[in-house]
Amino acid sequence: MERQVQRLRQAFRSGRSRPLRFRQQQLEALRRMVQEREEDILAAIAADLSKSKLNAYSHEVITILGEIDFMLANLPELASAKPAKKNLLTMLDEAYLQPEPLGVVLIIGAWNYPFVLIMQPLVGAIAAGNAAIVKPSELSENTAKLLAKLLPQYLDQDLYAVVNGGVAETTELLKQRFDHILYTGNTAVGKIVMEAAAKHLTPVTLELGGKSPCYIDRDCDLDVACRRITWGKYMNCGQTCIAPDYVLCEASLQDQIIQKIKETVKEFYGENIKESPDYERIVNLRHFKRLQGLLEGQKIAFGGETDEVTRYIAPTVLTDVDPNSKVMQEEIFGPILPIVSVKNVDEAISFINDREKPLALYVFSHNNKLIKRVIEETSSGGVTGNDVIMHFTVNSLPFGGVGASGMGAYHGKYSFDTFSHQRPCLLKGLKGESVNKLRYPPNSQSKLGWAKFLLLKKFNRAGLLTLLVTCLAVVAAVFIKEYL
Ligand SMILES: NC(=O)c1ccc[n+]([C@@H]2O[C@H](COP(=O)([O-])OP(=O)(O)OC[C@H]3O[C@@H](n4cnc5c(N)ncnc54)[C@H](O)[C@@H]3O)[C@@H](O)[C@H]2O)c1
Ligand SMILES: CCCCCCCCCCCCCCCC=O
Repeated sequence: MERQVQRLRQAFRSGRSRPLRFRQQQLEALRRMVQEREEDILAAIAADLSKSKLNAYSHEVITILGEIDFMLANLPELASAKPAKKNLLTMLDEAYLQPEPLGVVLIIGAWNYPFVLIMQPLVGAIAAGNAAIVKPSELSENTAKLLAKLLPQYLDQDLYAVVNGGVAETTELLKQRFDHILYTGNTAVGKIVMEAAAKHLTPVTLELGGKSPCYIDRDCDLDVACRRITWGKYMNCGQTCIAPDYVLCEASLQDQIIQKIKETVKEFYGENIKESPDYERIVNLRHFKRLQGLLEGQKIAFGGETDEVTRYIAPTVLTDVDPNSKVMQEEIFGPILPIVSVKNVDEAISFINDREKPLALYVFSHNNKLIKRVIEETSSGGVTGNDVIMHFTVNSLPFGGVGASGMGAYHGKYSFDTFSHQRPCLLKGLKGESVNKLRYPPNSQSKLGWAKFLLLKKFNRAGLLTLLVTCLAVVAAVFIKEYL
């Protein structure tokens, strides 16, 4: 492991990953990989998550092609130096922010969207000019193996590497020194990653999970709300980090919501859900049993059927759920939707604020003011109003958590920034010592007066004009003294 990181570091130090043309070539190669090996990619995702190839494409491949296209279209602008505002002391100098790559970065992915969660950060890391090691989840082993086979065929092998394995391999990997780690997965392991990173003072982006609430207001089109919630909750069999975890609503809405979700489930997956190509399975037996445990003692409004052999759990809704029950204590990450009744929006807001900050928050209402109020009075990684999941798809919005749901963010420009250091640069000439004398010892009351004027003074319009004239006079004086 140590040698592998060393090899990447050497390649990074050679400077090869920095030129824009090189980054573009690597991103183009990545796009070629996705296009040429589409069938293999879809087959691997399908095998890992019992997913149809159509869904594998729309849940994962589309996102990556979009992300690569975005980076290729915007790379010159993203990587360019951005001029910075100057003060009166530096007005003749050049001040700018120069994005620079961080070095060798580590990307650890989770199993539930095994292609996206490795590839999307990798696109950002390459675009920003880094070397990268990716560590796919061992739980999605088909995608993990395929990535280990394909990436070296398309990317520069000295700069980009895949490490496969489980806890032992990841633990070993985390002993190495990286310049950034982006980890996606559960909160407990997030803490392990952060602790390991701290030993090297390595910054981290932690893409974690949590219980994302979904408040449905009385003033709402319930048909539309329930259709959208059904889509986002049961997609990938509920194994989506930003799936609506539970519904909060007034008790009087509960029966209608149950009925409408039930009808939508039938509309989406047919009479025999097990036969539907659009309904996935639970990733492994451990998670299957965990989810079965969450059903115990609950009032099942519909669904609840399970089959251990195929790890099938039906789309399920629970009613009158006690906020203290187990299903409300941990992220569900499966096709189980508890409905918890609250008296009104105030109680919904308190309910959300009494818990850890979630990764996503959803509010459904005709009343925009109510939506804005819920946003204003709560906190979450991201928000979608009157829909679910969709903020993930907007790559001009940063994607990430807050508090217990994570730190840092990525997607689009934010991926580029996550894997870059915005280096502040101030370039001065070697002339102008007459002004610089103001800051050299010995200090004096008059020098301090000038320093206050140049660095602290705020100007109104008239003041600005006076200042402009003064500045011109100073510049002229300096010019005459230094250059003539
Ligand atoms: N915020 C996001 O973008 C996002 C996306 C997907 C999943 N998630 C969250 O991830 C969780 C589900 O993922 P998971 O954790 O089950 O995935 P997982 O089991 O695939 O683990 C994630 C990664 O951590 C590694 N890992 C596991 N144990 C480790 C250890 N002891 N030390 C070091 N590394 C270790 C795994 O090898 C894997 O690469 C949910 O909470 C979900 O909400 C978040
Ligand atoms: C024709 C259908 C287009 C559908 C576009 C919607 C895509 C949603 C992708 C959702 C991916 C969510 C990944 C979340 C990562 C966390 O688990």
